Order: sequence, then structure tokens, then C-alpha cells
Amino acid sequence: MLLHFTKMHGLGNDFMVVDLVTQRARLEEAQIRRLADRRFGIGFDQLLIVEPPRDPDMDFRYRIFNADGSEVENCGNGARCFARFVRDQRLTHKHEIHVETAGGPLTLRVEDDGQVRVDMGVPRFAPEALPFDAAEDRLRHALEVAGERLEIGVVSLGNPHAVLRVEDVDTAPVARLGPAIEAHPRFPRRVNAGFMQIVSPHEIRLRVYERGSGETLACGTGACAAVACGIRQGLLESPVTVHLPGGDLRIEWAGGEAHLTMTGPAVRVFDGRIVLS
Ligand SMILES: N[C@H](CCC[C@H](N)C(=O)O)C(=O)O
Repeated sequence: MLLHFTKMHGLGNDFMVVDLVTQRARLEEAQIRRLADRRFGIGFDQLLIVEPPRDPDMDFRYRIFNADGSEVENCGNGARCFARFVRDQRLTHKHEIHVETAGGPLTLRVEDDGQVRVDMGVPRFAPEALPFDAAEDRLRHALEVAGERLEIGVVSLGNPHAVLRVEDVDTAPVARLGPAIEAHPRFPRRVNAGFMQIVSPHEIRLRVYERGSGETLACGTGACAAVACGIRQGLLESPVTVHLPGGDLRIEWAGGEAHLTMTGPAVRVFDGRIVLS
């Protein structure tokens, strides 16, 4: 069958976006992995699916699959592209779009300047929210990884994140420690690993080794996770500019039970069609 899709990115974190409101398709895990391949397929970090909502109060259901085919709870850069896509495709004319995800509800707002602002909900630090195997909620947890004892922050934005503070992201051992943290047995559903360099109370540099996709040029939920951990540890103050290899995001969070928001770009690259075997 023929499937129409749109290739998009948020700061170089790239997506295949598929409208399953006006199309019908069933994508199996093996097909997703093949489509994600940058030589044998289309190539993407995540596949984003637009579906009709299950909850009548929501506008859409937003499903996310990593390049390894795993379905996950949230994708921040993807949420901004989702908002641009559903408006460009005239699936909605709203400026404020309510979507349901496996990680909870998101509110997406397309700003007049073309940036998209996402209400990411409340960051959850309790280990069971990730899940993470720990006796109690702490500001920092000790984690034995690859023969080293790391001090990490843990937080859920619907999806799980471990945040490690480093002196310099350019020399951070992302390729070595990223996979070891991602697959650490204390994270039963694996984890995204963020490497955060603090530039000032309102500015960080960040690299993220993403669960199911490897290091990406940007990670929206990873930026939210790093800022939430930094603010909670008293190292950062809202708003925070996050410098990722692919560009900058603005994160705002007043702490506690306040909702955290992320603002950044969403870019449409090309439309395509593919014959699914
Ligand atoms: N790899 C993530 C999903 C995509 C997150 C990232 N692309 C973002 O922008 O938040 C996970 O397995 O939870």
C-alpha cells in the first residue's frame, strides 16, 4: 500500500510524520526499523503518528516510535513538529492543540513567530515514575556504570531521563557512557542519558544519548529533564537556554507542581510517499 509521509526536524532531531487520521496503515516494529535506516530506508530518529483522539476532550492522539521500533511515551522536539504538521495538513485550524500521548496530555501552542511552545506537564522525580530502581527519591543517585561511580539526577517527562553533570560536553564520554546508562539494569524500561554542562544559572550546554535512537542532535524532553534536575538541585534558575548540538531551546519551570514549558522551532523538510510491502 502507498503511504504518504512528511520528513520534519526539531533542531536536527529528525522525524518521519504520518497522518493516520486520513490514511489507514499498520506499521510493524520490523517495518519501522527498516524505515528508520538511513541507507535502506527513509532515515529518522523517531516516527511520529497522528491519530484521532481516544479522549473526546483531546484533538489528536500522538504516538512516538524510536528508530529501534520501540514505542515510547513522549518526544518534545516531535511535539513541536506534530503541531506544525497538523496545522499545515489542515487537520486543525487551532493555535492551541491538545494531544494525548502514552506519557500523558500535552498542550501545543503555535506562536505568531512560528516557534512552538509546548506545555510538557509536571516533571516527576520519584524513581517509580521512570521507572528507576532506588529506595527513595533523592536529588542525586549514585549509579555504578562501566566501573565508574556516577552521580545522576533522574526525572520523568512521561519518558525516563538520567542527567549527568559534566565539565565540558565537547569532551564528555557520551559514546562510552551513553549506551551503558541507557541499558543499565536499574532502568527496567531503559533510559535517555543527558550530559549537562552548566554555563550559568540561565544557560546550559547539553548532549543526549537517546533511548532507542543513540546520540541525536537535539532532544526536547532531554532538555526539559536537564533543566528540571538543575533547577531542583539549585544550580539553575528559570528561564534556561539549552544549547544542543542542533540548536537552542528555551525551557521555563517555576518548580514543584508547576508545569514546565519548552519553546523552539519545527521545520518541514519534504513530503514523500512510500510503498509498504
Ligand atoms: N528517545 C526518547 C523518545 C524521543 C525523545 C526526543 N527525541 C525528544 O525530543 O524528546 C525515549 O525513548 O524516551
